[in-house]
Amino acid sequence: MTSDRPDATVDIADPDVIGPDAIGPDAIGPDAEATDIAALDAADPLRGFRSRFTLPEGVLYLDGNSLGALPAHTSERIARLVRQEWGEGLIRSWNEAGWYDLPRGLGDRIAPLVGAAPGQTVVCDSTSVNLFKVLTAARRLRPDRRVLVAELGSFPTDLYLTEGVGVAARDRRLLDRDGWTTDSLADLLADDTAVLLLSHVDYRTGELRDMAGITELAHRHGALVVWDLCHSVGALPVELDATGADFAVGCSYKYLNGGPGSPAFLYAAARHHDAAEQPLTGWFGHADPFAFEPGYRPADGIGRFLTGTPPLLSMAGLQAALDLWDEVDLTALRAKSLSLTSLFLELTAPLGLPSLTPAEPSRRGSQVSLRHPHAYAVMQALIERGVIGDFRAPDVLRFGFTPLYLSHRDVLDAATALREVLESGVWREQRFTASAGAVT
Ligand SMILES: Cc1ncc(COP(=O)(O)O)c(C=O)c1O
Ligand SMILES: Nc1c(O)cccc1C(=O)C[C@H](N)C(=O)O
Repeated sequence: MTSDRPDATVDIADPDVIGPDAIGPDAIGPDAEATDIAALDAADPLRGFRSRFTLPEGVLYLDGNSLGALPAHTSERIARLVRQEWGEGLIRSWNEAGWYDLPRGLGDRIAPLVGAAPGQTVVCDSTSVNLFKVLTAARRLRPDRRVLVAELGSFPTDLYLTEGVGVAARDRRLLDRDGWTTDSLADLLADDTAVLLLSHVDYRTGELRDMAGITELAHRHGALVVWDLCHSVGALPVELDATGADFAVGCSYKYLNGGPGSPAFLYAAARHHDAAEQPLTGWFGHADPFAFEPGYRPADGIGRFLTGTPPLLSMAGLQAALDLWDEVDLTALRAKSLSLTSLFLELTAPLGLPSLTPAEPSRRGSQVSLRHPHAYAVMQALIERGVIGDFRAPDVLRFGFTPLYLSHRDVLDAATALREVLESGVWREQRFTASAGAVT
C-alpha cells in the first residue's frame, strides 16, 4: 500500500500483555516498550471478520463511518430476493418470504446492538424521516412545554429537522458548536424544555457523550431525550434501556454495513408506546392495515412508528449485514476500536495536526478527526494513494476505524501514508487543491 515504512514497530504496550487482553486502549501507553503491531493483530479476537467483507485490492478503507464496506454474502442475499422471492414468489413473498415482518424482525436484530429489549426497535425510512417522527412524538408527549434543545454542531439534518417540526426560533436552544459540556447543557435545560436531541457520537469530532448522565439530567428537568446513534451503533455498545433513553434513531449504512441507502432504525421506549403519536400516519403503522378502514388507528407497540411499504431490496442488504452482527462480541469490538484509534492518535501525534477527537478513550467513538488548513487537498492526496477517509468542512480530515475489517497494520499504513503526504507536500499539487465539490 505505502512505500518506505521505517517504523514497523511503535512504542506500545508491555510485550507480556500480548494476548486477548492486549487489544484495548491500555495496550498502547506512553510508558510502554516497543511492541510488534503484528502481535496486536494476532491477538485480535475479531480478526476473522475481515475475510467476510469484499474490499478492493490496494484500498485502505477508513470511511466506514460514512458508508460501510460490503459483506461478502450480501450480493447473493440481494440476488436471492430478486430472483426467487420477487421473480418467482411474486406477491406471495410478503408472507412466504417474511417480507411483511422485516421492519419489526430486523429491528429486533438491531436491538441487542443498542441495548434494547425486543419490541422497541423497528427498521424503516431514513434517519431524517425517523427524526421527524420521534421529535414530533416526543413534543406531543410534553404538550405543556415549548422548548427543544439541540446542538448547533450536530449533523445538519438533525438541526434542519428541529426547524421542520415547527419549533419557533425563540423556542430552540442550541448548544455551542464546539466544546459544550454537561454543565453548559444543564444551563440550557429548564422546566419549559420538552425535548433534548443529541448525537451519541459527534459526526465531526468523534466525541462520545455520556448517555446515562445526560439522560438522567434531562429527565430531572422533565424533558424527554432523543438520541441520534448514527455514529455509535456498530461502533461501540449502546445501552438505551439501561440509561432510560426515550427515543433513538440511527442509520444502518455506516458501521452496520447495510449498504448505500439501507433503511434506518427507530427506537421508542416501551413506556411511551401507548401514548406516543407520530405524525406520519401511514397504513403500515395502522392497527389493521389490511382492513382498509377509512380512519387511522395506530398499531399497538412499536409498529405505530411505521409508515409505508419497506424498501425490500435495501432491507435484504441490512439483513445480510446483521448475519455478521449476530456473531460480534461488542465488548471485543469496543476494545479493538479504542486500540485502533489510540494507535492512530499516537502514530500521528508527531505530525502536529491538532486533534478534534478526545484523547480520553472513554470520550471517544470510533473515528479520529485531525485538523489541517488544507484538509481537502490532503485527503484527496491520501485517496489517490488508496487511503480513503473523508473531509469535513472547513478543515477536518476524518478517519473512521471499523473494527470488523481493519487491523492495527492498516492503522500503521494509514499513519505512514499521511506522514508521507504531508512531508512530501504532494497535496499542494493543483489537482488536489482544486475543489471538486465531492459528495462524501
Ligand atoms: C448524525 C447523523 N444523523 C443523520 C444522518 C443522515 O441521515 P439520512 O440517512 O436521513 O441521510 C447522518 C449521516 O448522513 C448522520 O451522520
Ligand atoms: N448519507 C450520506 C450520503 O447519502 C452521501 C454522502 C455521505 C453520507 C453520510 O452518511 C455522511 C455522514 N453522515 C457523515 O458523518 O458525514
